[in-house]
Amino acid sequence: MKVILASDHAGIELRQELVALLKERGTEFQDLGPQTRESVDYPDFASRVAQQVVSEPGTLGVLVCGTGIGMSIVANKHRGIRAALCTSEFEARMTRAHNDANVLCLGQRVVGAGVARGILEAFLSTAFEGGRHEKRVQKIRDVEAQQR
Ligand SMILES: O=C(CO)[C@H](O)[C@H](O)[C@H](O)COP(=O)(O)O
Repeated sequence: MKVILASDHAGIELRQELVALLKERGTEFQDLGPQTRESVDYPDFASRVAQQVVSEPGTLGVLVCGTGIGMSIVANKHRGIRAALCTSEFEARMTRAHNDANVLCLGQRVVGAGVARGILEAFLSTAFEGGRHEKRVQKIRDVEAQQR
């Protein structure tokens, strides 16, 4: 499993915390920045992660901004991305198990580091259940296919 991460300026500290967790668990990752606290625009970083996740099937994305909302809005504009904004481990488990989410969005101004670590751990350690959920995820793809 490989994880692609990025944040905006409002998510740097939490992103660094999540990078530490990935190192501890020996998970391969690529950190797309930013490296400085200069104000940046979340759509740029959300799109970089989304494009990479789409181009490398099986990879998972992690995006952090102040609320996680802007990142999730942008990521979900990309075909093939199912981005989930999570504030709890339960949501993270469910969105992997039922939605086959491939991008996790978090808000540094919303969740603390300990909660965020638990959310990421749940996201990475839960597999898509398939079964009845497969046809529902296929319907998401069908909706995407109807868009220009
Ligand atoms: O979701 C967001 C925007 O919809 C994020 O929280 C951004 O990080 C936030 O807007 C950044 O705000 P700032 O006042 O420019 O730090």
